[in-house]
Amino acid sequence: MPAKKILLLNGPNLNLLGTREPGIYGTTTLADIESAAVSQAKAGDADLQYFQTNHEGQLVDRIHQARLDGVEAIVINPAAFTHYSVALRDAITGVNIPFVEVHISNVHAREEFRHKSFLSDKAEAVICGLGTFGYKAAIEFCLTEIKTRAKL
Ligand SMILES: O=C(O)[C@]1(O)C=C(c2cccc(Sc3ccccc3)c2)[C@@H](O)[C@H](O)C1
Repeated sequence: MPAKKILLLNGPNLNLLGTREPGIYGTTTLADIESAAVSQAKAGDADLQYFQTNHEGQLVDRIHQARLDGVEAIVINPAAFTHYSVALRDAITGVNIPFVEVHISNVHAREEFRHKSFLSDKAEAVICGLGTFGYKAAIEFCLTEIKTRAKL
């Protein structure tokens, strides 16, 4: 049975996690999140790859590659791209891979412009305000969804 494949994507500025604005984004670094995600996926018999970029086109290209790689689920924190990127919406809906949208902060309790997402209506689930635990919850959800689909 081929291993289940999950892709973890993080958008712009998330490479700075843990270094600034700990009151909003906590002190956990992106490397910590990625390492924990790999371990969590492995425990669920899945392979998890991760990618972070500050460039919209690179994120679009990585999503295209996910289709070619046979990725079965995507966990994505689009960061600022959430609020304006039609290109990202078109890419992630175009590859037809189920995805979970994660935000560390509760975007609905922040500035008005952060309340709009160009992805949420297409997501299997949206998790926000749980801090970095949101990534763990999203990965657990994906593991369960992949197993459920495999039984159909
Ligand atoms: O809460 C999130 O995870 C979010 O997706 C993440 C965001 C985010 C991600 C990284 C950095 C920053 S702002 C920042 C810049 C430099 C250092 C620390 C924070 C915002 C926001 O753009 C989004 O509106 C919300």
